[in-house]
Amino acid sequence: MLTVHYSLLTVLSFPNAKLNLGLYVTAKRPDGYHALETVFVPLPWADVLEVLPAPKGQLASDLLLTGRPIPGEVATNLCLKSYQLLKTDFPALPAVQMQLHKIVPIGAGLGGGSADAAFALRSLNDLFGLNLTTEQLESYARQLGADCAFFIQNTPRLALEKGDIFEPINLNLTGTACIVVYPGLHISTAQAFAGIVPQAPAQPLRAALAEPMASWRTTVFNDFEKSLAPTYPVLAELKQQLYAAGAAYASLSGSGSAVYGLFPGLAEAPALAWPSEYLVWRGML
Ligand SMILES: C[C@@](CO)(OP(=O)(O)O)[C@H](O)COP(=O)(O)OP(=O)(O)OC[C@H]1O[C@@H](n2ccc(N)nc2=O)[C@H](O)[C@@H]1O
Ligand SMILES: Nc1ncnc2c1ncn2[C@@H]1O[C@H](COP(=O)(O)OP(=O)(O)O)[C@@H](O)[C@H]1O
Repeated sequence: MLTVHYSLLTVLSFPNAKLNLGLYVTAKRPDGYHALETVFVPLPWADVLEVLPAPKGQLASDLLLTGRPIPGEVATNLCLKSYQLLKTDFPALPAVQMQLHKIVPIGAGLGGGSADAAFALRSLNDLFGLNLTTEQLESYARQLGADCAFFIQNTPRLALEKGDIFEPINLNLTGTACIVVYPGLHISTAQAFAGIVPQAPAQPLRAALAEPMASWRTTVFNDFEKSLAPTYPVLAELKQQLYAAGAAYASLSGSGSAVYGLFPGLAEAPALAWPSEYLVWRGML
């Protein structure tokens, strides 16, 4: 009979970022949040997360952080918040040792923190055989951040309400060459919302995305672009540079400040020169 020593079990995962294809802030909700209409698409720019049971005798869960520095106390990190959330419903959950190697830029509109939280939930579910369903995992994820639930299924989806209610969408960008440029501006999501007057889009996002990508430039918008433009002119400049390099579509992701360009039909995205302080991802979706 095969026996595996408990403490040798570990779950290694690669929490990936996301892009927003179109982002409309359609209404202010009674709970203070905003209703959105957006499509989330997984972006293979990823962190590395390891979750394993804590060594014998260690009663409190711990998180070791390496890579890009994450602002805030370790205790407030979304990976540990995921653990605490499950612990309230599963008091017998053993303490864990986590290690997060942070690669995805923080506060970039790429959802990196939410991805870590969702992958931590999934890892804990696998490690301890909690048998939580996808719906249950999404419900936990919703409590950790508005876009966190997307990363449970992690497939392209139309997101509504707070960005946590999903509808399927027939959109396959797999194999599309892409560049993501983060100019190093940390834009607070809450602050970005403050500059927006909610309204419904001229054309529903689903209908606009059903047309060829060449048309998206004039039909698919991110509402944050207009409101952030006066303060951050670099965002429009980046978009312009991506179009000049041949992108079929370019946009701000989320509430910024990462800007991306899509180059369908190319075997690889063009290698462009960027200021050395920018963080750039270039690859295939
Ligand atoms: C708005 C989006 C669009 O993709 O921005 P990015 O984070 O990607 O830039 C996301 O859904 C954000 O998701 P997430 O970053 O998890 O949001 P949360 O931590 O829950 O909320 C941060 C703050 O943003 C505002 N907020 C967020 C989502 C929403 N639908 N309405 C809001 O008004 C609230 O002020 C909230 O306090
Ligand atoms: N594991 C984590 N990775 C990144 N940010 C985290 C993490 N845990 C908590 N945070 C906090 O979340 C905020 C940024 O979240 P992030 O998802 O990177 O940005 P955005 O919402 O713009 O996509 C920061 O204030 C950061 O301190």
